[in-house]
Amino acid sequence: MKKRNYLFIVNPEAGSGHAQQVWPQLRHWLNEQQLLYSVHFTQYPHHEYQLAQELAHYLTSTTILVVVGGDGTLHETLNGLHHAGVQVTIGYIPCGSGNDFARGANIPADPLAALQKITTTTDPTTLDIGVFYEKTRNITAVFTNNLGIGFDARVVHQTNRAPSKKFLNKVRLGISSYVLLAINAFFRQRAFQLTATIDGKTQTYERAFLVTTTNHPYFGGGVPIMPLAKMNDGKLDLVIIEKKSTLKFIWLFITMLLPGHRYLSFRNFHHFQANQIDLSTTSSEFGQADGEVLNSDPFNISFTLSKQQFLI
Ligand SMILES: Nc1ncnc2c1ncn2[C@@H]1O[C@H](COP(=O)(O)OP(=O)(O)OP(=O)(O)O)[C@@H](O)[C@H]1O
Repeated sequence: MKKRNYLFIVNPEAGSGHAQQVWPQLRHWLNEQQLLYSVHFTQYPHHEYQLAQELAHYLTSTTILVVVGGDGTLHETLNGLHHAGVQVTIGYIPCGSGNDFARGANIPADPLAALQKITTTTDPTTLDIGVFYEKTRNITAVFTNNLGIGFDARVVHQTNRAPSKKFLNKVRLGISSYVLLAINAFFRQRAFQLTATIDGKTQTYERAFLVTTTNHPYFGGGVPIMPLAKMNDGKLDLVIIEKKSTLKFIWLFITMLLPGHRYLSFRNFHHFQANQIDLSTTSSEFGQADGEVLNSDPFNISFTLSKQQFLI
């Protein structure tokens, strides 16, 4: 194996400072192993997008770009590379609060174990990543986890805006603030009309509430929205949950948190696997991609798949 050159992008704020805390441990191990590396710390939100674009000029065949942060840091980095038009093998060390990508890709939750795996694995694994084109705003971007429209996206908007999030995370009460915000979002979100064209077949849902195009089973920090989704099957999974009554929706959501995946057979739960998905809404809805906020206009969005190599 040729000597690798590891380029690290570290978001010190990820996981409410977790990435900053673990970096010295990772650095110690890199030095001990005498590995060749350089490190770039993000300094402000979305800086990793810009860093990835700048670093794109310095990538060689022996470079591994290692992202240390949460799902948002990985999302922004991959989009920076995508928009720069470059391909590089990625390593990912989960240090966020949700870490759904790591869960979906079976990456160790322990940052040092994840680093050891990256540096000792010889052959990269090719995984699917989602690509979306939002026609109203003329945006093309990639996502590793999911793109949500409706309820889950409203929760993300409210969570990211909440001034208390960081403090509550620090005192380990983040989960309670999350639950309160989710309840608040639930009562504010209205059912909306969604038109979905799935591999050429069009259908309209009058009472869509949560619409997620996903690449792997998890969203929202470990909730198995689609346990059948696989990151290497060359397909995207689309989940549409309709809200026909408040009680039915709440019951479905509760069964999502319980073993057995009973919700998969509920009548207000729709699941599709496809290569090409088009979605449109007539109303302005909240959107999120990998936990990063999208504007809340009516959606007119197309999805396809791309591939990315990871050391996992
Ligand atoms: N130095 C920084 N200061 C503040 N925010 C930053 C900084 N660097 C990056 N960010 C932003 O922090 C946001 C959150 O990062 P990320 O999603 O990785 O962590 P998280 O929210 O703790 O984890 P997860 O998404 O897994 O729950 C991203 O939008 C990212 O652009």
